[in-house]
Amino acid sequence: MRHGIVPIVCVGEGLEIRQAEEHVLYCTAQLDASLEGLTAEQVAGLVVAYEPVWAIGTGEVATPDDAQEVCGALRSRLAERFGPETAASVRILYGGSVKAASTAGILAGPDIDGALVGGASLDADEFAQICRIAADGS
Ligand SMILES: O=C(CO)COP(=O)(O)O
Repeated sequence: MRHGIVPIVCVGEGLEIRQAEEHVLYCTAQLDASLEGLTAEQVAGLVVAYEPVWAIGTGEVATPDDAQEVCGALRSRLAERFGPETAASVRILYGGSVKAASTAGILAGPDIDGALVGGASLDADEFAQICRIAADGS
């Protein structure tokens, strides 16, 4: 951070934790631990990504509701710790098997500012479509 690099703080639960319905607490605890020692000013410029481990590279994308549930909880936690203005300025992304077909639904979440795209970015047409959907919904 001292050198102006913007880190992407990735949090996300494994399948067993989701099945035990502990994913929200697990992810907010990961966020807490990651931001230890940072000031609100430093946090304001961060990018946080919710990347459930079970969705990365598996073809299994979180539902829009599941993605929003965790991203909303992450933003609320940021607000508790650093204040609402800081929380509002943090970009929160969802990552995990995002494709053009799932982009609009995921990005509809009020606390989801963007997508962290892995495999789909290797297909230029697919990636261009994701970008268009993110930019103007088309
Ligand atoms: O982890 C990711 C990007 O860092 C997501 O990858 P996929 O989109 O291939 O699941």
